[in-house]
Amino acid sequence: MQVSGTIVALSSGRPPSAIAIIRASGPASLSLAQAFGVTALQPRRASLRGLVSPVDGALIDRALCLYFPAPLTATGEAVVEFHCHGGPAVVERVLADAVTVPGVRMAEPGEFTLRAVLNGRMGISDAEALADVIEARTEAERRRAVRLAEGALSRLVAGWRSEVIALLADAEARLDFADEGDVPDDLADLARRCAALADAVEQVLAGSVEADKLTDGYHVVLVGPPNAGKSSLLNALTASEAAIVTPEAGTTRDVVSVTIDLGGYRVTLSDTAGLRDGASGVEAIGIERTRRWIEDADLVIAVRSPDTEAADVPADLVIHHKADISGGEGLATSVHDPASIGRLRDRLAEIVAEAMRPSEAALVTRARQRSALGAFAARVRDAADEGALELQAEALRLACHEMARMTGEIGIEDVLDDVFGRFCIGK
Ligand SMILES: Nc1nc2c(ncn2[C@@H]2O[C@H](COP(=O)(O)OP(=O)(O)OP(=O)(O)O)[C@@H](O)[C@H]2O)c(=O)[nH]1
Ligand SMILES: [K+]
Ligand SMILES: [Mg+2]
Repeated sequence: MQVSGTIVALSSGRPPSAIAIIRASGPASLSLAQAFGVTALQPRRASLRGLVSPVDGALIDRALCLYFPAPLTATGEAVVEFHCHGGPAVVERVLADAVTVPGVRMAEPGEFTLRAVLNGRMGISDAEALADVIEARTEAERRRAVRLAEGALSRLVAGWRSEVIALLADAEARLDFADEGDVPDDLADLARRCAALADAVEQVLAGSVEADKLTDGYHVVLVGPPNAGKSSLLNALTASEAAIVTPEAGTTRDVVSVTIDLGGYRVTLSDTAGLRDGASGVEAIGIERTRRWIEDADLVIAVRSPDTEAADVPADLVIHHKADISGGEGLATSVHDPASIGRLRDRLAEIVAEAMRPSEAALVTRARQRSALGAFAARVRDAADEGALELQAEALRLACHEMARMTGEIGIEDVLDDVFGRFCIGK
């Protein structure tokens, strides 16, 4: 992506909508506004103005117009916003006319955010977190994305970054100015601080092993003998007609999955082929497949019913289904009793919330971050374990290199700033 010129795009949702926000960013933003007859905008003040076409002079719409001068804006560049009426014709006309203004073109996807990152208004992790906020499908994903977008990870990483720079500066100073009297020479202290830093990073990484679980979702599998009512239960729980129900045993031959939002979490419920001995052909293949799904499931629910033999399968939860025929103890359900289905759904929601909480708390959610921080922690751990100062310094240099993958380049100035900030070398 070539990041130059002034870009313009529709920044709000797809029209028609009540209001459409058309946003421009770049040096020509103010002249873009002027081209639409919008002049004398006060910085950060909304003004209601007519938008006049720069192409044929027609009045396109009346819009709330805002101007944000560089550099303290979302992108770090001059930004102009038109809040117009959200009809498709208005939006299309404004955008089509805007790109006729010299130096203005349509934005590429993500280009506003890319500019924010390049202009130091946002870190890469923040940009990723922002993408997550926009893409969040469930309430739990949204909560985590917002927390990350608020900088929960960035703040930690910023702290680790300054600490590793301080450690490297320390090590370099000891190497370069070994005979100066005012440089402390406690090697064990350096190793202790390296170990503490490695511990801190490793701890956060350990808490993030489950991070993908939230997006992947929680997997529940319904198993039981043929005709126990597994398919009926799947349909009732998901308020769908996903699975075929008949009085004939062995109706379900393959796995049928439905994904729902349960208490703000993504949950996939799977109905499987009934388990019984002596099955052959397609049914046997279906049963083999059921056994594999059981192994991968987060929760296995055994469905029992008064008119079928209980299947011999290890389950996390047993349900006594068809309670209208004969009431069972424990979790009893019946498709003829909606309240019983509601109770099962509530119980599931509790189990899922409990299991998913750690993944919601995870701070490191991207493979890129995990690999960079993992390599960083390993280098810092090397530095802690090295006996010789030269090797400690080298390990810390490599750690800085890994950190740069998270935060952008660490230059010699960063290290020198730290050296000169804390020692009175060069007196
Ligand atoms: N009385 C009563 N019958 C039910 C209930 N749930 C399901 N059934 C009936 O039980 C029979 C089997 O239901 P299914 O949902 O197809 O059972 P299944 O476990 O999926 O069966 P297979 O796919 O063949 O293994 C059907 O005739 C359903 O109408 C219930 O709560 N009460
Ligand atoms: K059946
Ligand atoms: Mg079935």
